Amino acid sequence: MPNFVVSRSLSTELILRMAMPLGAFALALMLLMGVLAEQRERQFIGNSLNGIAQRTATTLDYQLGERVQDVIQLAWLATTPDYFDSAAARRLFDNKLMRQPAFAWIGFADAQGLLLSASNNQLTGRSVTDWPDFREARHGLHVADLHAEPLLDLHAGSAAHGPDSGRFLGISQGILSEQMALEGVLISKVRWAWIRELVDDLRTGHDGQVGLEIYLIDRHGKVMLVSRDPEVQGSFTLPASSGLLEPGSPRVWQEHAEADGRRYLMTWSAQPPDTSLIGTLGWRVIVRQPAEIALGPVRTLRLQLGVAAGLLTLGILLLAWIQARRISRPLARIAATADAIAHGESRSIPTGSHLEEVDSLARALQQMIDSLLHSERERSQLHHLAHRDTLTGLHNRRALELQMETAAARVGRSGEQFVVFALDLDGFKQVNDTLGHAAGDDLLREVARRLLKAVRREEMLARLGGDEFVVLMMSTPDQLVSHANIVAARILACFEDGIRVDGQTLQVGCSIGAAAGLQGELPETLLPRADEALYEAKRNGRGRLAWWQASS
Ligand SMILES: Nc1nc2c(ncn2[C@@H]2O[C@H](COP(=O)(O)OP(=O)(O)OP(=O)(O)O)[C@@H](O)[C@H]2O)c(=O)[nH]1
Repeated sequence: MPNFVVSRSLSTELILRMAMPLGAFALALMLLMGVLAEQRERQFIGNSLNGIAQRTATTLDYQLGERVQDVIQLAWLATTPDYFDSAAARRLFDNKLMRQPAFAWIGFADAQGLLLSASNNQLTGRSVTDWPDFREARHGLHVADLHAEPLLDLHAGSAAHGPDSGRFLGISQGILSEQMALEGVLISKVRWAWIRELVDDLRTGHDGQVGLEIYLIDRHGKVMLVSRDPEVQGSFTLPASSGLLEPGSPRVWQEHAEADGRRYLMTWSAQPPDTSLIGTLGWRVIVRQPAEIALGPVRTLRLQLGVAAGLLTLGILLLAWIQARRISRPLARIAATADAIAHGESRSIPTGSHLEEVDSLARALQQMIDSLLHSERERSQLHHLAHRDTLTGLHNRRALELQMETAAARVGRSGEQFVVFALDLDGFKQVNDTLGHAAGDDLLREVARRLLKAVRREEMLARLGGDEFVVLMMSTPDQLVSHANIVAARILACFEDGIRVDGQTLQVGCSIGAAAGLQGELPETLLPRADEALYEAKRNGRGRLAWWQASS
């Protein structure tokens, strides 16, 4: 049966040696690529969140700037000091409120702080000297940060009743005469709800940005406005030591854990320049998104890389297995063929593996087998020559001696006994003398053939030389003589009808001397006794069997 153990272990060895380092290298590479890709992906996500913060800040700055321009343009309309103390001014303010929903109220106060005219006639005739909008704007433009103004009973839509009700920004512009004397102050109140709408629009305008939250922070780090999905829960605290609001902070985003355990990706707008409006106000915009949502693409990337790494490893294993099989298979075939040859089959070691070393091995093995077979044939021929009689092909004297030794050992174990026949032809010399040596040889060969038929397979027939033959046989003590007599009778019968040589039938006989051994007697001691009995058979008339007698 072919033995594939070597090739199997070779396959495993090859797979281990090829796949392991390659697999480890590929995995390390994938890991490195994964880390780099993840870093880039995080950077991309953080930057895109930061873009939202930047856009929010820029938009707020732009929109507030526009409202400032509105107020300045209104102030420029005051061609005469009396202009704002007129129905025309009131219509102008009402009209502005209608066209620009950012404004909740617009009014004009004279240099003493008395409101001469106002949109919807609200608060007309009241003094606003205690309003910062009035006080701070006496020398030019003033923007008042978020503040409450309970005096204003507004009807600016539903937002006015919400959390932003009564909360405003103030934009006011002092109006000076040519002599730089204060003639009055144009005051406007911008609805905080309008700011919220702007921020909400910016937040919801980003497709796919689920869970986005935008925070507006004032110059003191206080949260002024929270824009997020009403269903979203979660606390918000400004990161204390992040340098979040520090000017020139190099970081624009970070992962941040809230006290409630929720993790967020948080980013903030760059510090606005003091020349900008929200820079003057010191506003900052913070945008955050739950980390599990924001970093979703990172998780997907990790999963994809994991699957890719798995597939790559499998691919490497498969390739290694194919290569290992390609190398080990021809070796297994060589081993199987060598095994078959060892069990006697006539086969050739297979070549053609396309692997130079394996084919060299196959050729070398074939040469070795050829050489061994050649030596074996020679040895066998030599053995044949040494143990066979060249004329008849029967065992020779040397083979008989060896057989006797082997038989002696066997008899010792089985309890059998020997009989040795010494055979000598009668009248052979005359054949030689009359017909020649070659005819004598022919006769000897024919005699040998007949004797072989007369003895059984387990009985050994040998030619000692000339016309002398020996038969060695074994049997149990009680059957020894009777068996020997039967064999002797068959031998003598071979000569009864004469032997045909050279077209002539020759009358040649055979005399047999037989010696039977006792228990433990070796056959070599029996051969001289058989010779003695042969002599007796010749003396008593030839063509017969004579048993050795102790007294003979
Ligand atoms: N043709 C041939 N003759 C051989 C060979 N070896 C021996 N002889 C001859 O065989 C003869 C044997 O002699 P014997 O046994 O005395 O002859 P025989 O006529 O059988 O005499 P008895 O045994 O007394 O009957 C001799 O003449 C040998 O020369 C051989 O290989 N071939």
